[in-house]
Amino acid sequence: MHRNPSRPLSPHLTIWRWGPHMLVSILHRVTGSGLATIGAAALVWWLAAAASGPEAYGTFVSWATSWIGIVIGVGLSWAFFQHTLSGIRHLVMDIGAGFELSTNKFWANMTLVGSALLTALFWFVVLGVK
Ligand code: HEM
Repeated sequence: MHRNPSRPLSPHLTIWRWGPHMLVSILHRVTGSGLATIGAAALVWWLAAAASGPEAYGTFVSWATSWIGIVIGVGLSWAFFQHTLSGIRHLVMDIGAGFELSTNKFWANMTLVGSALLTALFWFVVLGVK
């Protein structure tokens, strides 16, 4: 491909100093894709099992309550909260707010803290921990 050598090159990824905003940006894509694939598959399985009768639903429940089902469930719930919080951050930035470096890093970190807290709260409620 022809390249005009007088034009500046975009800095390579490794040039940028790593920060929470980069992690949250990557996580937004990863969690969005995870919800749209694994999350959608789990939802379809749940609905199909519920529509197919007690035996199929029992199979689903035994998988969902096994350790692997719980690990996937915790992962999906965390992905949902992380994606939602970073999605709200995206929408705020889309109106032109929150670009100042320290503000930007602060809210990136807050999405990570918030998603961990919301996931823990969600599972405390689901498991009925008192
Ligand atoms: C289970 C529900 C959801 C699924 C499956 C989902 C999935 C996705 C996917 C696949 C993307 C594209 C990611 C990429 O390629 O960069 C995306 C982007 C986005 N999502 Fe979600 N999402 C969900 C819920 C939400 C919620 C609740 C919000 C909250 C406000 C949100 C806000 C956004 C925004 C703002 C973008 C665009 C980000 C950008 O400008 O690059 N999403 N979502």
